[in-house]
Amino acid sequence: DSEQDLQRAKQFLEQLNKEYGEWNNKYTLANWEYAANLTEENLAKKLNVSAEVARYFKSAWEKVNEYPWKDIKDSGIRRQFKKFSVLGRSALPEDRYQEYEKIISDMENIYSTAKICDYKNRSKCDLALEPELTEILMKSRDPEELKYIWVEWRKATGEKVKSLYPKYVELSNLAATLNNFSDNAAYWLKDYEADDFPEQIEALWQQLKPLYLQLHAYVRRELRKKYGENVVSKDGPIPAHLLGNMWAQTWTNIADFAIPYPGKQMPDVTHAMIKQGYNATTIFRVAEDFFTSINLTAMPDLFWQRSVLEKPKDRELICHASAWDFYDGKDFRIKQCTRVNMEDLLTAHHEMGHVEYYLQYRNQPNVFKEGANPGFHEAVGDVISLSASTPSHLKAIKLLDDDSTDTEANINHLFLKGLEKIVFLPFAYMMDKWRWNVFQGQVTSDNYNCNWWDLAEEFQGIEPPVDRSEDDFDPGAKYHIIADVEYMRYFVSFVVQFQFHKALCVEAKQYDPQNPNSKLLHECDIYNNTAAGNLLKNMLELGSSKPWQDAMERITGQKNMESAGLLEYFKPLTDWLTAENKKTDEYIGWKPRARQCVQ
Ligand SMILES: C=C(C[SeH])C(=O)N1CCC[C@H]1C(=O)O
Ligand SMILES: [Zn+2]
Repeated sequence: DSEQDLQRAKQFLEQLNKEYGEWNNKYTLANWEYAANLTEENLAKKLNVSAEVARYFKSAWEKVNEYPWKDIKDSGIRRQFKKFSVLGRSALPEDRYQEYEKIISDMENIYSTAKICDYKNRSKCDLALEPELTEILMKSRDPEELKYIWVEWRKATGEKVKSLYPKYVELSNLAATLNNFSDNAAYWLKDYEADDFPEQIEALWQQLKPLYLQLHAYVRRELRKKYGENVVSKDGPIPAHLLGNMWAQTWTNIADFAIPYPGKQMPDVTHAMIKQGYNATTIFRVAEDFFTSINLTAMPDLFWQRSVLEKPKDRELICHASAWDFYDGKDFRIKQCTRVNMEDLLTAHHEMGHVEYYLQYRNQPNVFKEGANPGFHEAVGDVISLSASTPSHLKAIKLLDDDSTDTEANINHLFLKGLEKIVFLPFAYMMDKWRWNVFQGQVTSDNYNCNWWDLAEEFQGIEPPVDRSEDDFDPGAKYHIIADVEYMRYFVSFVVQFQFHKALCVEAKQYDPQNPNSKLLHECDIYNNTAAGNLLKNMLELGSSKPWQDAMERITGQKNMESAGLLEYFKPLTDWLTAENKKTDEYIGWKPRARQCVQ
């Protein structure tokens, strides 16, 4: 590149980034107004702004395509142009784009405002997913009530969006082809910058599946003991409604009876949080305190002024937790219908991890204000939670009395973590296995639901509590499916977060893999350690300015996603479960389900 060429390119990008930031700010504000207050008026405003923004993006995109950027040698400059050369949904013709935005907004509205009637009192019909249904699934131990809630939620959501989904798929694929991708699956995969990414995920799953099978067998046994053999079989899939979560994606809410050593330490601090008068704000202040303790950045004042941290009583909104970057380097928010329980304490750390990433890369050019890949963005807060949820840390913040680290306490702690992290892997995988099938055309709308249940059985080893059919649309009962949010990011996050955790723990001298007397990896707590914080910061500040493999290398010293971190963290649990299942001669895995899905 001649010096003059470089200058010209830099000026071109300077202007483009400036405009890109301004339009993104406008678009995000309109999206926030609708998400935080689901009125027809706010939807109309959001659709108008998105049309205006799309017109700008399309004109900018034409200028980028005319610019001779492909032979620029400077890799950072070329990387910016490459990102700007992907137009996204705005590539759709204007009327198609409006239709697309409206379909997704309508599905989000149906999902977020869905109400069902109470099991015991059928005339009380104002139960929403958050908090009512989530809490019933957490607490109820009545299989009939759980079955009712499970079925009614799917009637009120999946069934209602079923007719919209094929058009969403068609327009998603059209937009992808207008961006020169074969389909929307390929469009989503571009963010992982690896031609063999699906193969990388499959290899990771094969390495992690044996541990999942052991945990699945043990939990099925505990459920059978609780509910009897007529409800939970010895060797079949687990009925999905008994696992404490609407989608069976984490099973932490049945730890109270499934925990290996009941009566021993059980690091679920919900009770203590309630007793100590925690509220949404104190929950987020506890999370913020951890980030600042390792030399990361406090939440700006605007965050506390503009975030919505509790469910408002006077309006409908999207309760599903989310973090927002308004692209002006100042305005960052979280919207979360926070309840006082451990799950929401961990979610608060998760969401604040997103804001921390926004804060660390806020000086990047706007086009690089993204995670190194989407999975990295999901991992930041969870890495902090791995330290924050250790018994020793929970004791330090006075939420736990017993922080003993004898074998039984360790197994209980690892078991609870396993119900959150190991259990989640097959769910995350099948979520986008199904959508890849759909976008690639292997699954069409006449067998959406039965393919979904084939995958749920194959990967999660669960089955529906009642027979399903193609009149149902169970994928539509999960937020990310109706909100057009890609999900493989969470599988990636649940693998790389343990690689990051291990690297930060070694940096903090909280863990030494070579020293048999060192703490175990799951006991590590990087609280107050600025060396660990600085190592994390070195990666976060990159944004997406470098390929994620370089970002990975900055923290772990190597470039690959590996299952080793997770397997090392859970090693004591793996050994314990394997021995326990052998002792009880538990059937590992599951035979085909009894419940049918009728075509
Ligand atoms: C908390 C968020 C917002 Se990015 C979320 O959607 N998560 C966090 C973990 C998995 C996934 C889910 O709830 O399905
Ligand atoms: Zn997230």
